[in-house]
Amino acid sequence: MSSENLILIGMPGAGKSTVGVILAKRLGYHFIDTDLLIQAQEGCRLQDIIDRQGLERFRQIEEQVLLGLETQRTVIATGGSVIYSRPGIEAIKRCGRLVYLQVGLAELQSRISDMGERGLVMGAGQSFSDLYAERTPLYAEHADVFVDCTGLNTEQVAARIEKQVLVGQIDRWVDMMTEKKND
Ligand SMILES: Nc1ncnc2c1ncn2[C@@H]1O[C@H](COP(=O)(O)OP(=O)(O)OP(=O)(O)O)[C@@H](O)[C@H]1O
Ligand SMILES: O=C(O)C1=C[C@@H](O)[C@@H](O)[C@H](O)C1
Ligand SMILES: [Mg+2]
Repeated sequence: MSSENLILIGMPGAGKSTVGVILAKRLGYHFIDTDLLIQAQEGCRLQDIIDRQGLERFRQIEEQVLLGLETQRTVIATGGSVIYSRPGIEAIKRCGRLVYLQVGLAELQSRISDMGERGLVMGAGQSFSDLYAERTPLYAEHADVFVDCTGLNTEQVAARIEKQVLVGQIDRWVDMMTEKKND
């Protein structure tokens, strides 16, 4: 495994925080969760920031935290809303590989029981399935690695990420060597 960071992206409930820490242990990497960085910086829960200061301010704070990331050999669990910030996405792309945890809508809904307390960046009148439809193409646009998590437990998802990242690295190395040979 190289020294670059692995950044987990995907819908709320996809398992970025839960799987992230398991993956970090498997790889011997550090682990950070940008949601926890925001909470530590602001001294309150995400939902409190949204309730008191609004969605727009929450997004600004999240973007600023993404722009300030300086880590190596780290699994980074992001919030599901990072996808809305172009500068934020560019910043995390510079940090490492974006790993998209793909989970179907029904499975996500069954996992999320605390929708009103989770601090979701959701417009008034928007349903969770609207959010799913809006965001799915955005995650896919920016992902380097796509991980189908259907039917897998957290340990199995972590193992699948590790394998796919490794295969991706070998593929990139082979491409590089082939290009060199053809020069
Ligand atoms: N592969 C899995 N199988 C079953 N349950 C899972 C799986 N991954 C995560 N969960 C459960 O789903 C819930 C949400 O997981 P988690 O908080 O890690 O999601 P998240 O992607 O970090 O969401 P958010 O964007 O809101 O931070 C947790 O209760 C977790 O235990
Ligand atoms: O997907 C979302 O809209 C969010 C998910 C959380 O992890 C937090 O990042 C935040 O509360 C927004
Ligand atoms: Mg999380």
